[in-house]
Amino acid sequence: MNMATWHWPIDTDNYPVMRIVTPRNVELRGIFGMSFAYYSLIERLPIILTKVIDYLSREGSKIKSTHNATNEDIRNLIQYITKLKNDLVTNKKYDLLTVDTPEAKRWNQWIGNAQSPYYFTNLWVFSECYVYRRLREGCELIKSLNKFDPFDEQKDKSFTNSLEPMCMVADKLFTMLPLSDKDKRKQDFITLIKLCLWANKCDLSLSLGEEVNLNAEGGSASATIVNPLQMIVDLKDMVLVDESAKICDTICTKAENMNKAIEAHPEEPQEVKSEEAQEPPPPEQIPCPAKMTLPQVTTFDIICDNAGYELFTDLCLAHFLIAQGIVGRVRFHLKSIPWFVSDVTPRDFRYVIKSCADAKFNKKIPPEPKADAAEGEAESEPTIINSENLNRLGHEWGNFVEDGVFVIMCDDFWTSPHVYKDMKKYDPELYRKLQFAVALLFKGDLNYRKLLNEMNCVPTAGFEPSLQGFTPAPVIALRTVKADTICGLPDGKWEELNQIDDKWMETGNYGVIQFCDKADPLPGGDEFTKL
Ligand SMILES: O=P(O)(O)OC[C@@]1(O)O[C@H](CO)[C@@H](O)[C@@H]1O
Repeated sequence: MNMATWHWPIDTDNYPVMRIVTPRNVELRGIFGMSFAYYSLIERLPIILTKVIDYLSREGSKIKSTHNATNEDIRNLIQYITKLKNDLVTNKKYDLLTVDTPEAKRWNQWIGNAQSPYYFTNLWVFSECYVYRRLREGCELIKSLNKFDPFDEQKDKSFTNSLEPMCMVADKLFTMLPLSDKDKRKQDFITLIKLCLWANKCDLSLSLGEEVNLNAEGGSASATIVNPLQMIVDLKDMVLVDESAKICDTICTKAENMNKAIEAHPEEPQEVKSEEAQEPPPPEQIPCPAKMTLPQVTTFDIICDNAGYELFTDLCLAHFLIAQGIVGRVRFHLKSIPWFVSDVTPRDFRYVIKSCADAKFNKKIPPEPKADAAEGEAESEPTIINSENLNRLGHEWGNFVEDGVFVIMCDDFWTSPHVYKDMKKYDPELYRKLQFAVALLFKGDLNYRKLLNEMNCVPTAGFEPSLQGFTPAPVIALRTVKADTICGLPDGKWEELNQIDDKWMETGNYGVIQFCDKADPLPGGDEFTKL
């Protein structure tokens, strides 16, 4: 058996795999044995599935009582996931979904159209998304477990583990909310962008569900708590591309112009209700109907990634944008089903807001003893970290949701296997909705891979050309690097980093803040789109 080791064994006997890295300008697939795609499919995803099986066995009684399920229901789900895992590790052909919903039928079409519908030969992103979709189907097929989230416990725990840094950030945020002059506003905006970037280290899929906190190298937990604001300073050199200043300037100017245009056009058709939508739309489906040419309010969109601390920082940024009057509404695009372990679902969104409101945290940190303290010199005061401000934020965010200032959206496209250049083709309505945003903030590594079309770009390729025409509105990417694709690096940087550590792209220790300010014109909204 030919398994000689790279960083991991490469089994060329039993898998259609080559002992090479992903070639440049080629899509990521499990067939490249020296790529993170192969390693993820052969090692990481099976472990994630095994952990779900363990969770069902270990917490069966609790899950049964929460969901009113029977022993048989739990057994059936375990059986379903066990088969899925076996199919994955033996590189079987994808099964079609068997649930009878329009969304499942669409999946079956995509599976049917796939050139090579096998886990290792198809695009890595397709196979990964397919596994999470199948995991969901396992729950859908068992009536009592239809609402079961296999990752809820891990997500909730990771929130609780991050209480201390959240309290620190909440205290800081309250100094950023009062209206401020342009320079301070820009500095604060940049700080929040960087907080949001580094929060993307807290990803339970990379850590295989193990506890993560901010301090950890490569994602595992460690005992000392780092102040996230200090972390921004300490990790300055780990940001490989930093377009945060341009992002602030462009968004503030564009939003200001949009605000003026909206004020100047009170007669413009407001969000025209579609025929059937006489009732107020449910919060998850705020439409931008076909006839609408101007948004009702200037809107900023966040395409969220992970729940817990990462979502908390997204909410902080959103709150800042509202409080500074930059935009009047923030739309949060979430996943409608459990996804890549820690991605935010509507349940997680509500959980984080409520848990911020209810958190109880209090800690007194004694001052460091000064080595050179003069005799009789008064000791410095202890530092108090508590959850008072975090609680206030939780309450305010709850009100924002109720008042429609924060809007939850859950389009199925986000849990489809498609890359973003294909959004126009597969979900033109979502593309159109995104066009109404002043900018779109894409969080995290999976979004980044989909933005770059799951392509191993030339690392020096520009961000805008790498998007290959996906420009519904200006695109911001905040991503800690956890997969082997990247663009926009200065000449020689990729080679330099590879010399230092040839696994640097799999650790989440480096980050990028990238921006493309190009945007398609809104149909019929010329005046507005020239802004
Ligand atoms: O999107 P996120 O949470 O930043 O990262 C998702 C992730 O953990 O999943 C993929 C592998 O499964 C990698 O691309 C990446 O490491």
